[in-house]
Amino acid sequence: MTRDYSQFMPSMGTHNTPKPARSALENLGWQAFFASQVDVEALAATPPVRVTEVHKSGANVKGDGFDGLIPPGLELAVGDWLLFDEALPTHSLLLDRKSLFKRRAAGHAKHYQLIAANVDTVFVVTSCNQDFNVARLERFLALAFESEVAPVIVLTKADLCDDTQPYVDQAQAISDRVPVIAIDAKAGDVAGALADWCAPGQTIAFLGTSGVGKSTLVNALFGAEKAATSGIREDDARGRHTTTARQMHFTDSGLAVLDTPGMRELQLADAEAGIADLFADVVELAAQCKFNDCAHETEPGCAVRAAIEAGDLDPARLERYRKLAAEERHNTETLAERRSRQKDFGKMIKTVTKAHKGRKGRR
Ligand SMILES: Nc1nc2c(ncn2[C@@H]2O[C@H](COP(=O)(O)OP(=O)(O)OP(=O)(O)O)[C@@H](O)[C@H]2O)c(=O)[nH]1
Ligand SMILES: [Zn+2]
Repeated sequence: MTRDYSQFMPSMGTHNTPKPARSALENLGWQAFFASQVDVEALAATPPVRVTEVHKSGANVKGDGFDGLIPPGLELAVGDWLLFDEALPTHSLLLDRKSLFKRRAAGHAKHYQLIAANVDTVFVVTSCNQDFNVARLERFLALAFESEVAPVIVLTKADLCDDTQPYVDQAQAISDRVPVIAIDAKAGDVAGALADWCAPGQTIAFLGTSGVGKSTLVNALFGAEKAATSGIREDDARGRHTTTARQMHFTDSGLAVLDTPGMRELQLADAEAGIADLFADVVELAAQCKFNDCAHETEPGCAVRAAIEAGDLDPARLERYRKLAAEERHNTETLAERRSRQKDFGKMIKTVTKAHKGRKGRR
């Protein structure tokens, strides 16, 4: 019998093998998705850096033992990964994004304001009280799906509610792709409850209306790192706390937490795909309707109405889907209309100018 001595040698034993230390890059959120875009030579010549802050005078980036600034010129979002060109920082190469929260810049045809990139999970937060609203949750979830970020619903203030189950049930019924968690954000084990999505190297963000407990959750995740979190918010002159810049903060364990004011101003436009993802069941049914343009009202061969009659689809869900899709169309079209109005105005100016020049020429 050959005796295996390895168990007596901690460094060789299979049980006691210490996990390889996480690299500085991994602690900044570097993942296989980004690594697969870079070859070894590029990695050595232009080290990867992550955009941790975006402001008017440029972007702060962090890499392995590196903290730098990129002057304005590149269109960057907090969370972006770049291959940093030390000689010409604005020539740094942007790596493909895993996900992107963006919103249309007002009045611009195809110009987007980039809010946050490469977020892995977004916690859609609401509380177990009058703030709870399925339609509002669906709005945030559609935005998450559109941005290709995995959403998780967090129901806070569980401690102020006699029975959280009805809230959990309603939230759970929205989509089987979205986990639901009820918690006391103030005194509960927040890190434990959110652990599945908060492993080192992950990037998270929060969505939700004011007062539902987003900062409370963030503070709980930072735990003992109180000093670090106090930098997240600053009191303005009136004593209200306000979020300062578009920033990303890291816990000691290597969890990246996004704190960007833009997350509050996300609007539901250009989110058709996100809505279709969220309401995949309704979309699938609609595809089975006899008529392509079925309004699911009185048409014969309507699979949607049939599902409602069979008790397989909640008519309230169909109604919310319609409203959300209409809101999205409205927002998207309104901007498109504004665009064509601007074009018409531009054309008018050109015509007037031409006519004017023509007149001058004739003189
Ligand atoms: N009892 C209880 N109070 C909570 C809970 N979550 C948040 N609160 C309280 O609710 C209030 C608002 O919480 P915040 O964390 O500031 O909410 P927010 O979503 O960050 O709000 P904005 O900064 O306005 O977006 C604070 O007084 C919190 O202490 C909870 O689970 N239980
Ligand atoms: Zn139909």
